[in-house]
Amino acid sequence: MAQSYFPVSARCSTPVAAELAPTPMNATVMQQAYVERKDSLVHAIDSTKSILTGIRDFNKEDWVVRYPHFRDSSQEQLETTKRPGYQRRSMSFADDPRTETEVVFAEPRKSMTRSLTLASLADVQEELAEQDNQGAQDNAQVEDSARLIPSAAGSDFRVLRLDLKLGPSGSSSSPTALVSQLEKNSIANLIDERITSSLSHVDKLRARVEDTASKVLVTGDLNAGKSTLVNALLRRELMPVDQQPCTSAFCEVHDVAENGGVEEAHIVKEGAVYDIKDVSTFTRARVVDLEEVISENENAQAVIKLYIADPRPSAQSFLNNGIADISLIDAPGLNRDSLKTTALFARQEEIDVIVFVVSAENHFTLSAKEFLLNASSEKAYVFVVVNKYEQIKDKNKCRRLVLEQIKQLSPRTYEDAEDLVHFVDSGSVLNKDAKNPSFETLESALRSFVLVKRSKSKLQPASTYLSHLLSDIDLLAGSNAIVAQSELDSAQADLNRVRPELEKMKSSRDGLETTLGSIEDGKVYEASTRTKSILTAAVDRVGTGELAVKNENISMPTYPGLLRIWDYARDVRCALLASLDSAVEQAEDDARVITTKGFDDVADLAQTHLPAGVERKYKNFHAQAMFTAFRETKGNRKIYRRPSRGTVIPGSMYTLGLGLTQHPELVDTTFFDIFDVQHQFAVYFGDVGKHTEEEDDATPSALGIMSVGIGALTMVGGKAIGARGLVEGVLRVSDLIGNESTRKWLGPVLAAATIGLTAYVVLELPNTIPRTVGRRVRSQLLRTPDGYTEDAAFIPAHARRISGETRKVLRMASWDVRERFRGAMEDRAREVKGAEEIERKAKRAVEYFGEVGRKTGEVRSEAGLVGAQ
Ligand SMILES: Nc1nc2c(ncn2[C@@H]2O[C@H](COP(=O)(O)OP(=O)(O)OP(=O)(O)O)[C@@H](O)[C@H]2O)c(=O)[nH]1
Repeated sequence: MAQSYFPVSARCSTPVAAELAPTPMNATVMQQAYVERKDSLVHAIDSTKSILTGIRDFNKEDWVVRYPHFRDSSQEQLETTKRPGYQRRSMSFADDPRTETEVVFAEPRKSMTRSLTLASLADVQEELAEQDNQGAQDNAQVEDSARLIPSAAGSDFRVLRLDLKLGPSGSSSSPTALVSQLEKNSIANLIDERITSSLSHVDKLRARVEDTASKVLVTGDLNAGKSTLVNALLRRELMPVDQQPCTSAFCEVHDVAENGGVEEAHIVKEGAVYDIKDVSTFTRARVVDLEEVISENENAQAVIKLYIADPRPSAQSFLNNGIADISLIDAPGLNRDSLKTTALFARQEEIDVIVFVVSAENHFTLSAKEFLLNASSEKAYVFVVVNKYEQIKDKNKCRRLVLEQIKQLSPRTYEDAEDLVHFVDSGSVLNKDAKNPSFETLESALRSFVLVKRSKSKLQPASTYLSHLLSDIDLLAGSNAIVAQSELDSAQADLNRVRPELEKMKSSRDGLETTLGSIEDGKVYEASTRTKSILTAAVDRVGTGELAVKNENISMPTYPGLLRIWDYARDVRCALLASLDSAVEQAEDDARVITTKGFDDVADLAQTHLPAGVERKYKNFHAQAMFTAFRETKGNRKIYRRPSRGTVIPGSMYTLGLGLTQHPELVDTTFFDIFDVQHQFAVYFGDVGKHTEEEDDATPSALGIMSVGIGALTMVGGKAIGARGLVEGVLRVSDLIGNESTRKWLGPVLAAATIGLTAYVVLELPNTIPRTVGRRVRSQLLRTPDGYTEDAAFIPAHARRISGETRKVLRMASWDVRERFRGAMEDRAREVKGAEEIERKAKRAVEYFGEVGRKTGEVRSEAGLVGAQ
């Protein structure tokens, strides 16, 4: 037998038992129970609504709610879950179907949520649970039997299920396949929509639960005796009864109390929505004129509301039962015209009970069968009244045949036929003298059915829906709590990793700055000092007529003889200048080594200060690229070229960027390269005047002029002159001096001295020219060019240039490290900020979803929803 909705008192078939039908006492108890149940359900509905609204807001503002998908775990994993009432499933999320987590479900028991635990945690809990006493396990098993949702469906959504089909072509129903293209936010939007529609359904359920009215639709074949049955139930000749079909309207009979105690008929205007307070929606008529009204509306299938007084006590009265506002609806007999309308009417949510009247003489017509089949699928149970039973001779046969037909048309009704199928003679009920026990049984059963069914039809859909909804909320909250916890753990792990890195970087930032600065300054100073030292030594060597540095490509020219002495002086000058260029190159090479060391120091510093994962070295440092201006690429190789060998001296006369040997002013040989007369006099005759290096190149004095004369004797442009010319020259000089007598002796003496000196000087020339040239070159290089400061001279200018290049390289390397450091620090700061934000949100979500789980447990417990079906 199917689950019964009949109280024990109503499950009777004898007149004696019928007296146990709801008495005023148990009617009150029933009403009280109903009201309590209704109130707790309304409270549960309100609480669920608030939870659901909260989730929707949380989804919008705080946390993108994830939608889980569950599938069966592997057999091996299933075997590891031993406890009854627990299911092991694989959980993934719609936006990330590939990541699966093993979880264990615990079905909801009294005041419990449908908990969802990570399998790893559940295993630990399981071990602990095994240590629990046997009594607790027994209780759990008892409660398992009252499981709200069958295990098989326990891990699926019922109300909040998302339809994730991709469209007509994407016909696959595998969530993994379907949702892989969906993003977290679009799924969150779908969840939002689902929650919104669920909220509006909850509102409807609430209104229905709050509605105390209950409608009983009496329908059946034409002329089956429907109106007769309604009259019998009301104990009053209200509905017109005729042997020919007469009811064409839907007559709803209500208790007179609903119309302020006035018996009245309200004919609902066509197309209007009836409102008892709005007279424009209906036309009034007298109840005694009902027959007339019905025949006037014969073809219109009107709806007529009838407010009728039933003076019987509430224990007997159907309308005035003291429990609910029941209305009886006498529908037109089923024929082809009315079938659709009646079926539509029957489907309305407010129709709680269908009483189907069938004539014992005719059984079920085709229309009746069609209607009953449809109605059964909607309402499951139908109350069947087989009328005119007293007319049948072979009552057993009739009963058997009718029940067989009911079995086909409404199996649930057939299963409960004892309570739901009644064979009666409604026609004789109004005859006060005749006893009619079968009708009294019917009446008692119908009262119980309507009142109990009312509780079921009104409250159960709401409580079932609510149970499913709470279960889905548990599922959603449980799975999201797991995700939130995992995000929280990962955010905290990130913070534990990144925060110390950031703190370390903050505290070492100043140190890095200082050290970078001191590396730069130190190496620049070293390069400058080294350059000065190399070039000072080089210039000094050149000053003594030697090559500045040893270089296999540079050598002093050999003396070519007196006739080519001019060329010799020029070649010596070029060799010395080239050796100086070489010394400059040496200083540059040393600066390269110093810079490379500085670069490595900077790189080491980066290694110490930069966190893991940040690229350390500034590109590739090519030391050979220093002091070059041109660069070309051969294949993968970069080739650096000097603009010319040697010197770039900003702010001096050598600013052309050419080597010393390329400067005409330096290379040009002058007379004084060969005969540095002042110097010779200083050496051979003592200090003739105050001789300074600066004067080496100064305008010749009178003595100098004499020297010019002497020099002119020996050479000009490499051409030797004859002895006669020499003597003439001496005489010409002597003409300038003194008187006749003096001339007499001075002439020969001067001539002899000049010849001797000239011979000496000429013989010494191969040795003196390099010294003279070197000294003059040295003097030129040490001199500060006119209009420039001291550091524009050869040595300080090179020191500045070379150390400047070192600074440039190291500054770029330092800048790069600083930038990387700054970038890495910003990244870490951003990472910390992001992780803190995730941590904050995840923490809030863990708390929130935990709270949701707690609240659903409370709602379930308070509304007694466990075990609701
Ligand atoms: N003998 C007998 N006649 C009945 C019984 N019930 C109804 N009748 C008669 O059957 C005829 C039709 O009854 P109604 O109550 O008008 O039937 P209905 O189903 O309302 O008819 P429509 O609304 O026109 O479809 C009337 O003549 C009734 O007197 C019954 O139990 N026994």
